[in-house]
Amino acid sequence: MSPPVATPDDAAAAPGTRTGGLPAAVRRIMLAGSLVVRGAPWTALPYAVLTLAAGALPVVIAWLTKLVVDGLVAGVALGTLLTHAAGLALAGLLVAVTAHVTQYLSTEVDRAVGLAAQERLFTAVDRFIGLVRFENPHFLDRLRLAQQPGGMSPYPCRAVDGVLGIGRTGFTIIGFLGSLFLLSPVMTGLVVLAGLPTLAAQLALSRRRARMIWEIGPAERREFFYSGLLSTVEAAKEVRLFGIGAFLRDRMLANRRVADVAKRAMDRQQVRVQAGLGLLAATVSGGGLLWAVSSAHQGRLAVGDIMMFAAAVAGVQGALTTLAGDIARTHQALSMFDHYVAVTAAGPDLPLAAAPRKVPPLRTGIEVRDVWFRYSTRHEWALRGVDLHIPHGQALALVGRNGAGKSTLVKLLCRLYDPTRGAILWDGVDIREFDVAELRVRIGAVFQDYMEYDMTAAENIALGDLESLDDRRRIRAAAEQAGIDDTLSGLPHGYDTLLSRLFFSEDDRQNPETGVVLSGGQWQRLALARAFLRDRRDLMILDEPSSGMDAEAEHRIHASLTAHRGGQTSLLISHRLGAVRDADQIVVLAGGRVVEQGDHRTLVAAGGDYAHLFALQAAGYQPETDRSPALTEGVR
Ligand SMILES: Nc1ncnc2c1ncn2[C@@H]1O[C@H](COP(=O)(O)OP(=O)(O)OP(=O)(O)O)[C@@H](O)[C@H]1O
Repeated sequence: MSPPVATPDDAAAAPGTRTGGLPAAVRRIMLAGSLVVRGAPWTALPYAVLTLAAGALPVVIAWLTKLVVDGLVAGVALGTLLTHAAGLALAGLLVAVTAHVTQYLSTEVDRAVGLAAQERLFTAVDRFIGLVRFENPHFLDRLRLAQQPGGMSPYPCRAVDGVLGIGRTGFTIIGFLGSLFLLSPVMTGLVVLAGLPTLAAQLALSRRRARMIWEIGPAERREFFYSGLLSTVEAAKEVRLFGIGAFLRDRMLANRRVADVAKRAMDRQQVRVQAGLGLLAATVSGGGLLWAVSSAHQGRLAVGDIMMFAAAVAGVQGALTTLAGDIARTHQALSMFDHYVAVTAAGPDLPLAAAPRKVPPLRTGIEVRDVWFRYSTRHEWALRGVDLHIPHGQALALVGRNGAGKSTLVKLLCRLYDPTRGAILWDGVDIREFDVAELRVRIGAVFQDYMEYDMTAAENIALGDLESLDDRRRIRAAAEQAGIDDTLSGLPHGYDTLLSRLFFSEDDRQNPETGVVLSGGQWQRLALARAFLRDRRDLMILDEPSSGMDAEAEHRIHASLTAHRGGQTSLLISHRLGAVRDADQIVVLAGGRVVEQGDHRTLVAAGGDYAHLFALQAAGYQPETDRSPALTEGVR
């Protein structure tokens, strides 16, 4: 029916473990090149041309210097001397100018490509329809590495830069080697031989560094997690109350140390290798110089030849080191680019129907048929053969103890996961056959862990249906239904008031009336308003919609829900059983199974789990003397 679904670990191979060799590297370079050209069509080409041309300049300068020196020694005409000197000055000017222009062009290319690369990356992330990938630590590591670190050149640019660097340095090497060959073929061979270990060693180092960066990923993720706890307002209360700041800081630093140890070992190995390579280069160039001076003394070389020789040996050695660095940089950039490619090219996380069916308005109801689900093979079953029918136009309530599987079932209904076994049918059609975006348009939901957006009050509601972003009437109607209209109208800038103080401009900083923080219950009503905005919804899911509200607000919300239900299909989850007693059907889940089902009266009469929990809660609202001893025992 559809392309194979990627497993959660599909994108988790460590860099350096990939096979494919040179052809794969060439393919990735082509991909990086095409991203760069598409991202910065007007600047990429001049940048590439200037970068490559800059490689020939050191050779031109060395030749012109030799010509000037030889001319002086041989006493050639002043006009010729001045022509060579002018050429030398011009070459010097070009070196200075191209350096600045390429620097500017490089930054321009980085900016344009960085923007395009981020857009591509997050468009790809948005294509994952489920939650599986976001719960996979390997994938999260990849995503973190695939993002452009602030202020750094984007990975496609770094890969292309590396290749251009190789080209530029290649020009320099060929020019100098050619010049050196004219003076001493033996010395040319020696310089090349001395350069090869440098190349090999730098490549090995770069491969190790890429692997090390991957291996310290989990430690860096944990460090980031602990630093987040120490610096976010959400955690600040508990951190202070429980006095766990130092504990969390120690854990953060311990993870930093783990990463530092790996980095230090890598740096030390690099220093050792590079010192050895430096010694080799110095020996070759020192020996060569002795040979050149003694040859000049015997009249076999001119003075200009010695200068050319010294420039060529130093130039080739320097360029070989640069080349090794360029190759290493390219290799490293390609390893990092792998993460980017893995995320942007990752297959669907849930199977997509090859020819998705239209989602019709709900007519008969939703059936959960023998649904089994576990979050992964390493987890226990969260749902164990759940059978449920939510008839069209009815309100079904789902109750049960913590961990019974209620929220899991909600996530399956929204197709954030697929059942491991069994199916969910919408008017008899498996929801996997629908276009998921279309299905979700037909569902309104308030999750237990709803979001609080640092945006204006109107935007916070309009996110429920972006078409209403400029439709204040609809936004207010949804807010009224959620009982939050008065509060929002009374804010300093009404519905245009920014919620939370996290995003404020300099002007706002001076104005204490902007950037309002709402209470928990008010945020929850805002989340409800967001769900109410979806007026095309056929199924309304409310997972603990009133848990943070005061008693009066909760009563009003449920009265409003009942009044607006008007034949709408809804699924309500609540631990406050008083809130669900009016539901047409109440389903009790326990251990991932349906254990009881019926309306309130039937379930109370049955005297099972529901009746027990209901009696416990009811006892809490009765005077001390009215409580039955059995119940108060149970409460204790
Ligand atoms: N993302 C997840 N990954 C792995 N296991 C999970 C995940 N979410 C929930 N679980 C597990 O699935 C089981 C059911 O959890 P679920 O959240 O559906 O329960 P619930 O009935 O909604 O509980 P509560 O009343 O506390 O909200 C629990 O054992 C829980 O630990």
